Amino acid sequence: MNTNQVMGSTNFSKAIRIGVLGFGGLGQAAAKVLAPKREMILVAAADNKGYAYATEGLNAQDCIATYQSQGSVGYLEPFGTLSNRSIQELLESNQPVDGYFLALPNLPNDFIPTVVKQFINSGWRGVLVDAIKRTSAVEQLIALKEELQAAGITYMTGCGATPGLLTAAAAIAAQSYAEIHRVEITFGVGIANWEAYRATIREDIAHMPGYNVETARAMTDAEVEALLDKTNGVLTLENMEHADDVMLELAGICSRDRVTVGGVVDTRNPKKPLSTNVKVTGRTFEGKISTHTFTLGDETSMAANVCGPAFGYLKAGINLYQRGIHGIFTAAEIMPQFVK
Ligand SMILES: NC(=O)c1ccc[n+]([C@@H]2O[C@H](COP(=O)([O-])OP(=O)(O)OC[C@H]3O[C@@H](n4cnc5c(N)ncnc54)[C@H](O)[C@@H]3O)[C@@H](O)[C@H]2O)c1
Repeated sequence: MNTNQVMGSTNFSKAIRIGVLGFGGLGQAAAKVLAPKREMILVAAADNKGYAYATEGLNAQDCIATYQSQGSVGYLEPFGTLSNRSIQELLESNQPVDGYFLALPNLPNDFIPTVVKQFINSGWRGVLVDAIKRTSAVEQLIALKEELQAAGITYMTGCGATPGLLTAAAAIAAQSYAEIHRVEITFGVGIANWEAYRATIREDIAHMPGYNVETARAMTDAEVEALLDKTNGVLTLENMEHADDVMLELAGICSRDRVTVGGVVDTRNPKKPLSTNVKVTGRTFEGKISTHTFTLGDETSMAANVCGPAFGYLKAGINLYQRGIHGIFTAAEIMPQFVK
């Protein structure tokens, strides 16, 4: 694949080969998002019990059906392998993959940085993209910048919905202002049942008063259900530790204390409990104080708002990679590209 094929989005002679790590709610949605694309092809998928690889592409529906009926894509015939070190084995298999979407739980809070170190040590080169959420997790990844550069990996972090799409929207909205006073992100998520997005819900619980990443991770399914029973399935989250703050600070837009993130997650109704939006308030060069608001359509799901940007950023990352630019970039400093 040469640079022109990657940059001129119309004339790919070869699709970008994609691996999806983690095949839960977001991983399966990612496979469905990719299925109709021409510029990207799903060649690898991994979960905590196995992985599947097919050079010519995996069928998303087959992978999903296998995962849902047997608990792992490792059972997929004839492409699957069962393993409790699936990511490491996939890397050791040396199968060609151009970019990976890390749709993994970040439980504990250094899990994804640990996986990234496996990539660095493996000698694999290409593009990695995550939809990680916590400030402290993004900071751990940023600390790997030089190692990523030396390894020839282009890493795109915070590239889901928030952080991700909304952080990028805030970066664009900021352009009208001479000074940014406030960035307020409010998200509404509606899902039919919490089991479809176990890691997302556990990580959300970790933001509630009295909980942290470790206590939420240690909760049994019955304890999660008991908590959700008490709240009628609704989680209300305020002043979350969300990496939108460090990403906007690193992009030079405003200091992190001006960024707030909160939201409402309904785990028993796919209808969004409120419209997801980001409000960017600032002062223009004329001295006017104004607020831009970017609101997502209520019909777009969390999965659509995470997986679309993740692959758009992966495509932007491929562009950087092909130009020899490695290291780590955030959703606030690079804009995603549209994947056809
Ligand atoms: N940035 C955003 O806007 C945003 C929004 C939603 C979710 N997320 C993040 O996406 C991530 C995934 O969430 P989800 O709800 O889809 O998770 P999930 O619980 O539904 O699925 C997790 C998957 O990871 C696999 N897995 C776990 N440990 C593994 C290991 N060691 N090796 C290989 N696979 C492993 C599991 O088998 C499972 O398939 C979470 O970290 C969540 O915070 C981000």
